[in-house]
Amino acid sequence: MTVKIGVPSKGRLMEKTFDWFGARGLTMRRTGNDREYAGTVEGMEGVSLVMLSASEVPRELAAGRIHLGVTGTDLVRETLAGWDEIVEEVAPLGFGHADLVIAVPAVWIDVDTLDDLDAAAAAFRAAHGHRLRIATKYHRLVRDFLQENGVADYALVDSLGATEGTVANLTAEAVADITSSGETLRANHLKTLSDGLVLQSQACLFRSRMAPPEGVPALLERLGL
Ligand SMILES: Nc1ncnc2c1ncn2[C@@H]1O[C@H](COP(=O)(O)OP(=O)(O)OP(=O)(O)O)[C@@H](O)[C@H]1O
Ligand SMILES: O=P(O)(O)OC[C@H]1O[C@H](OP(=O)(O)OP(=O)(O)O)[C@H](O)[C@@H]1O
Repeated sequence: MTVKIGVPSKGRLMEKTFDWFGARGLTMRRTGNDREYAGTVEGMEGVSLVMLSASEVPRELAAGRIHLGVTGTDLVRETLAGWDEIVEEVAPLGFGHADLVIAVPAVWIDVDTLDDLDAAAAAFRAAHGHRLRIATKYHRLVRDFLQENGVADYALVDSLGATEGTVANLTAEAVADITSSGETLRANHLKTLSDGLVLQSQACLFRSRMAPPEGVPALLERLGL
């Protein structure tokens, strides 16, 4: 039986994923021309590569269409309710580090904590007649985090990209997004709340609990896991 490994097909995680497997004796390569999302694995029989967008890996693991997959912990926890019953986090890979944070306009000098945000949200609603809007693509993680921390008077607005721009564009008052260097937040005149860290993410190797396990233990052993 073939063990299928889903790996990011491009972008920031692909090359580092290839390097990580390569260092453990499994050589992964894209095949075909630059734009073709196909790849091969050398170094072990019965292993095949499935090239996917990082954000599609959680769904493919959940469907059992891939046995193993590389993606960010943020994408697994956001996409899969009850994620740890669906997948097992086999190993953190040491790259793709990013923090999911809540950020507000830097000019809000009296808003530095979640408590301050809660107060600002109540005042905002009283003044404007609608809830303070937080733009994000991480709805599940942000909703759970704000609930745990007692912030209630807000509305999430969906943002699929360029989230930090929504405040200047007047489509949101605050954002919840991934940051690594902090450059994008700074450039958009936003600041992170001091207790606004929702999740620290990195790329991990996940195993599907929904796919038949044959072949997977031998491969994990081969990878030294
Ligand atoms: N600076 C960063 N910005 C965004 N994501 C980052 C950053 N650093 C690491 N990551 C992680 O990379 C993963 C997303 O990777 P990427 O953007 O390549 O995937 P994607 O959104 O599925 O891309 P696409 O759909 O364009 O293929 C997430 O797990 C995220 O946490
Ligand atoms: O802290 P920094 O190092 O500045 O990185 C963070 C930025 O990078 C990501 O955007 P990406 O390039 O994936 O584009 P996106 O807006 O489409 O998500 C993320 O959404 C932030 O906007």
